[in-house]
Amino acid sequence: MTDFAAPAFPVEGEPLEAAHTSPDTLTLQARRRSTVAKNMGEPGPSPDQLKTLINIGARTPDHGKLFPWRFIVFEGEARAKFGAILEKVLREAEPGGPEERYELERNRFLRAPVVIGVVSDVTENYKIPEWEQVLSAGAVCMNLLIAARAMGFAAQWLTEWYAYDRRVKRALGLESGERIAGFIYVGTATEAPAERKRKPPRVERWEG
Ligand SMILES: Cc1cc2nc3c(=O)[nH]c(=O)nc-3n(C[C@H](O)[C@H](O)[C@H](O)COP(=O)(O)O)c2cc1C
Repeated sequence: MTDFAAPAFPVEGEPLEAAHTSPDTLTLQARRRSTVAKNMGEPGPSPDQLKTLINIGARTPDHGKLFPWRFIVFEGEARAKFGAILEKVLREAEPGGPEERYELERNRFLRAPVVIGVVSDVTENYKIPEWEQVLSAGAVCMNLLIAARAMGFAAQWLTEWYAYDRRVKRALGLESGERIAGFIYVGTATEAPAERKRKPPRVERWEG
């Protein structure tokens, strides 16, 4: 998308509409699918688009105005640098190959032009339950998926093994109370997805 016009973000206190009728948004949500990272290529979001994506992610509801999340952007050469860390960690943890396995790690973040790490940053022992803070970080990820799609990009929410590896977390500068909520891969689909199996929603009516 070359003719990107960033939406107008409101300033604090600005009166806002309570609803925004957008059949297009409903269609987007009804038909949205993840595109697997291996089916992504260039282009990715421009600097303006990336800024808008993150600003939309940062407008996610959170209880207590804690903003219990932060973002780590991986693009360009930094993706390969991160891959080198993953490879090193894996070589140490599982020495002796096979080489293809290490190569996979080296190239992990090269699958998409941009990866946005969403870090859940929980304030422990505080009046806002930790559970709610974690949920908010998950909602940030979902907001990013939708916004990326609305900008014309394919996206996927992944954690994979490295979201949980303490050496990788240390290399990323995660502190105590911080966890990876997701790595949001964003790019252009090289292959369109098809609808997947879905179970009907489990719904009951509470009748007392
Ligand atoms: C928190 C979270 C972590 C995920 N991590 C992975 C992962 O590590 N590997 C994977 O193949 N899919 C992972 N997924 C699933 C995909 O992102 C995607 O949701 C799924 O493939 C189909 O989703 P769709 O309904 O958006 O198409 C994860 C999903 C969530 C919500």
